[in-house]
Amino acid sequence: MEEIRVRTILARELDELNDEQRRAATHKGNLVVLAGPGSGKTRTLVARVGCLLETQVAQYRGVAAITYTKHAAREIVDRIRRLGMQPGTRLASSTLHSWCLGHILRPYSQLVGKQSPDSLAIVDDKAKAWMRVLEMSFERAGVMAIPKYEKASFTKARRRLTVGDIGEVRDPMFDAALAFEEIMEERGWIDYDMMISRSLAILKENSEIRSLIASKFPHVVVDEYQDLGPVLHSLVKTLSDDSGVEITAFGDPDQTVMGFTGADPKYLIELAQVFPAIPLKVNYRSGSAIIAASHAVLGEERDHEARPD
Ligand SMILES: Nc1ncnc2c1ncn2[C@@H]1O[C@H](COP(=O)(O)OP(=O)(O)OP(=O)(O)O)[C@@H](O)[C@H]1O
Repeated sequence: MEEIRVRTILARELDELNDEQRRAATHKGNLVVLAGPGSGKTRTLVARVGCLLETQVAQYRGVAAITYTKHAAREIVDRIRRLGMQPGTRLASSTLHSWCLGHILRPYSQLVGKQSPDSLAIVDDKAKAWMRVLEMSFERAGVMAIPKYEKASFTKARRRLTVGDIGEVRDPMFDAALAFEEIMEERGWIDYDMMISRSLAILKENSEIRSLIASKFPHVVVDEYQDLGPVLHSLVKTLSDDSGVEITAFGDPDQTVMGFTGADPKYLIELAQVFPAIPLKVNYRSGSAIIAASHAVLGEERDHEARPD
């Protein structure tokens, strides 16, 4: 393997990784890391972010690490510090909403003639006001269903509409989604899904903004890719195909927990077909009996290996 020069603590960490983890951490360019539970995914992701910052991304440019939860975002920063690194603003570790808000919507909304999110009210989908808008949009679109029971199917349809995945028969939920956005706009409100869909629209429509984002963050690392759904996938493809941003996606196609809102392992699998993919096979949490049982549940063999006892 080509020798890479990194600071001592990171070099020691790389030495302790197994061969696949080390290959994933030091790989140059786009990459998919297929990592099951207990495979040292977070450890490998942090080592990769460290190597990117030290060896692949230029000094005044950064890495965006997009995670599923705020807790995971903080964990990455903590672990990077434990590797002796102080990346400051060169590492933007955050959830997808917060990355979109901080790096796309706040700096660029006004530039494209949209209201800045600071002047809009953020309405959480758990708020009564949000549910009221959903009820009004069902009425406006003539959807014959009880809104509070249809939140997941509404969200799924809304995300499909955002990426233009509308299929052959027009789903009435798409009309509800359009009505929903209209009402939110009339009231000067924004919710979390709108933060991402608006960011995607800004990136798709503005090559200069795309280039600016690409020069700040020439590498984007996404954790739990299988759970982040079609809009994230479209955002990643826009940055990668149209602006040359390099992508690392970590995920496990067997682990989608958010399918009811549009998450689908097919996006990760699609990426693994176009980018080099490295599976992390060793499971450090389970012995061979548990691995055999999980294969039985999945109904097919995977190449997971038990930890060396
Ligand atoms: N190369 C390795 N050698 C020994 N132990 C390891 C190695 N890689 C990871 N581990 C151990 O495996 C456990 C899981 O690691 P980590 O938290 O990074 O993984 P994870 O795959 O993100 O976990 P999960 O998804 O199950 O929460 C930790 O206890 C970690 O120390």
